[in-house]
Amino acid sequence: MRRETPSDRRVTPVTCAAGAAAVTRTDQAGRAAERPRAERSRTYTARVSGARTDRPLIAPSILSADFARLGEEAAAVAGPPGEGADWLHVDVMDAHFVPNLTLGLPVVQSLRAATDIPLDCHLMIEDPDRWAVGYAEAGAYNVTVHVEAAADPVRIARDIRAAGAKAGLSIKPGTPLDPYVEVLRHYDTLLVMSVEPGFGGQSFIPDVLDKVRRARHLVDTGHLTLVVEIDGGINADTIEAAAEAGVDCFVAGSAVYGAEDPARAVRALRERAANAAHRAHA
Ligand SMILES: O=C(CO)[C@H](O)[C@H](O)COP(=O)(O)O
Repeated sequence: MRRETPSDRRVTPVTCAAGAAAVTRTDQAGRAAERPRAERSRTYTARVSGARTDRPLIAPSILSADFARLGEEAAAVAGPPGEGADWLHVDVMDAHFVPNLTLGLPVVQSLRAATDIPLDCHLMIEDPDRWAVGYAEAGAYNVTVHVEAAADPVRIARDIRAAGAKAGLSIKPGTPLDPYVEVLRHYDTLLVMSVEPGFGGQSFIPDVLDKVRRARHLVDTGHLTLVVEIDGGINADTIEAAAEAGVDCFVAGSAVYGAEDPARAVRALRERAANAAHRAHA
């Protein structure tokens, strides 16, 4: 049976505007849980090397989680490395770049203190040139900005990496890939949006798989070194086509947090993706 998830409801969602109280909790929790970022993420990041990840990565999107219980929702998918989710996808929306408002730095800081799972922060915001480094400094493993919003994407990538995180570039469904191939040389991940960014629970747009195939080719032929990630409408019906096209990392919101057992949903999605990738590349 499918749980209704907050992102399904087209209303203004919970924001991070809890103000000073949230920041205070973050600071206390952050100090208590302080450990080097490299140590926290080592078991996860070791898998991402070379032209392909050594297995499909699954990144549940907390857009579909219960925002009142984010720590528990992270724990529900984390599991032991190798079994649980690989990354936790954190949807940062500003009600300007996209017509939705979600969370910001204080929530990322709190999540960083609450879980070891690498945080994959997807900034659906205007002026990422100003904000991206803050997410890296808050402990994100990967910080993704939209090419449609970035004034100087090469500089953003350099700054994110200098702050100790991986740098990701995202493209909306209608944005072509080829004009950004040179820019992508500066990035570690490419996030191909397979829905219009803004809400969970939308239908997968299959046309974007042409861009995935193109990116896969560029990586496999050594022109780029990237994790190819996809976001939007990924579920049991769509993940196989994405895996066959060459996706390494699959973001799934409602398919994970809408399931009765989110951890089992993660395992089932990974198994489908692995089988499809194996068939496609056998
Ligand atoms: O970035 C997003 C929307 O902009 C979400 O990550 C994405 O939509 C995940 O939700 P679902 O898997 O339900 O489509």
